[in-house]
Amino acid sequence: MTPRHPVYVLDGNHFAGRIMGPDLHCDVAIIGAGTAGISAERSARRQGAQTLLIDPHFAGTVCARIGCMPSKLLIAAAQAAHGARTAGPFGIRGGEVRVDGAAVMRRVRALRDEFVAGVKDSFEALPDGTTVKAAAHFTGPNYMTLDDGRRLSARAFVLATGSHPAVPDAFAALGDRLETNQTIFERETLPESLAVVGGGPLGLELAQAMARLGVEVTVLEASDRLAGIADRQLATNFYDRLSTEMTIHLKAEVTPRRVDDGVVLEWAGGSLKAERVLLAIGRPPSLEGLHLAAAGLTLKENGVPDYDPRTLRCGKSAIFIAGDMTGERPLLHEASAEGTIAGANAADPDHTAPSHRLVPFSMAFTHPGVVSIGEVADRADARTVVGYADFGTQGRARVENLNVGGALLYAEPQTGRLIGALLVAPMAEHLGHLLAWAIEAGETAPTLLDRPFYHPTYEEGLKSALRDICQALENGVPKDRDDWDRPGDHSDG
Ligand SMILES: Cc1cc2nc3c(=O)[nH]c(=O)nc-3n(C[C@H](O)[C@H](O)[C@H](O)COP(=O)(O)OP(=O)(O)OC[C@H]3O[C@@H](n4cnc5c(N)ncnc54)[C@H](O)[C@@H]3O)c2cc1C
Ligand SMILES: NC(=O)c1ccc[n+]([C@@H]2O[C@H](COP(=O)([O-])OP(=O)(O)OC[C@H]3O[C@@H](n4cnc5c(N)ncnc54)[C@H](O)[C@@H]3O)[C@@H](O)[C@H]2O)c1
Repeated sequence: MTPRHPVYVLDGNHFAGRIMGPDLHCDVAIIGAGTAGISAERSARRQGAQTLLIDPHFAGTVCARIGCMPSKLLIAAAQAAHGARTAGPFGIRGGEVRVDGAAVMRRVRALRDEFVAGVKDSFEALPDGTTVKAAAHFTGPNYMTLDDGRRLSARAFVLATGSHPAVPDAFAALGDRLETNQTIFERETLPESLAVVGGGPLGLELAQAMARLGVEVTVLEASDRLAGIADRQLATNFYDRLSTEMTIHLKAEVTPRRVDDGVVLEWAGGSLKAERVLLAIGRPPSLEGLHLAAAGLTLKENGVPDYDPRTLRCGKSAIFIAGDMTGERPLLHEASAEGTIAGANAADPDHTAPSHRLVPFSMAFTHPGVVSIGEVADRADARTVVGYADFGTQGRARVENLNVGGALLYAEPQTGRLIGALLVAPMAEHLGHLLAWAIEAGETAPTLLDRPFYHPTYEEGLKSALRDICQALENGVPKDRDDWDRPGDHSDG
């Protein structure tokens, strides 16, 4: 007979498992088995909590399935095609580059499936009874009900339901002519033409990849710049470079219309027809169906519970929040960090401790890459000291024929301590890591200039920005540091 209440099995003094009754109870219930939820479960369990991880699908994380990984796989294929096509300046003459779209998509899905399988294996490896396949909604501050009718009570909850693509009705009406990140990686082959609506990281990464794979791509961005780049000159550099590979319209708010053989998009001053549309205008937090009001939480205007970013706790409740659901830092490393903090605090909600939050660090894996770290602004408006390194003329970038863009470093006027960096540059993902780590470590421009810089490297390019900052400080460039231009580097100095 199924017990009316959960029965706990004890092994000595330790909890060893449970026999499920119609209702469920645990110390920490984690709602959503994505990156943030998986981290939260692991973190709470590490603190000795008995956990339940609840998700209606357990399909694998957004990152592995329809996010970071398949998008980078598509970009990798595009890079291979681009490299073969652009070898001419090095004196390399290849034949015509032909892209086998079906083979490209097969590789994307094959490796994607391996990444997803890895996530699913991690669910299998959890202690018995930890995963519960269901959607959950609140019926009170300490209670949820599952869509299979079971009731769930917990001492604390971690909400980690992620985000989803924004799809206004006019775009939904395009039916199967509309692509989002949820559908595009399932395509058997590549379209002839693609209109990408939204010039943020998601839209641009996929737009450039598609263009390099031979798709005729047009990007339509509502604002006056791509990827929200805070500095106007870098935004223009980026726009100019990307415009050599695809058509881009800024300040274009489009109205879509389905026609027999595609989609027509119209905006003030223009129109176009494309085979398909990729919509990438943002990913709002997934809150639907959670009945957050029943949990007694104070909700912000966007419907997300008010929470403390250092504890991830919602008000004074025993409810914590993590990942894209917060609507604040929708990135993989933040989802993982937030899940860990939220899980640890949920394990002992009476003694929550504030955690250090990492410097904001985001990037777009375009070429050139775009990186934003910490406090950034247009160089004309910055209230900090600003140093600039030009990668349009930098030696190593010229060697590789990747010379474009630049790096802005922002520092405290008194000390030269770095507080921000903005890059539109080759190898931006690697330079960005160096700078993010330097900022986290509290490095100043003079101390960084005192580090070894190998020649000829991209890192060396940052020296001119560091010197700019030193020159604005009282003591100038340290007198025992060299100040010379490297061979082939017209910008350094
Ligand atoms: C195309 C694309 C490319 C990206 N590229 C990068 C990148 O290169 N680098 C980077 O850092 N970030 C990238 N991101 C962002 C990154 O993928 C997300 O920040 C991260 O995956 C968010 O993790 P999460 O745990 O918050 O959400 P998810 O992984 O989406 O997990 C949410 C889970 O909640 C479940 N759920 C929803 N509702 C309920 C409910 N009512 N009850 C129970 N469970 C529920 C869902 O089924 C899902 O499993 C990309 C995103 C996209 C879309
Ligand atoms: N490399 C990465 O880390 C990476 C890559 C892809 C996605 N992501 C994450 O996924 C999330 C979603 O990405 P995203 O690029 O969709 O969102 P986003 O909010 O970053 O960018 C959306 C863009 O669409 C524009 N826009 C909004 N409404 C529009 C409209 N009606 N018409 C035309 N343009 C419009 C916005 O001005 C903005 O430039 C991001 O928050 C990002 O953190 C990260």
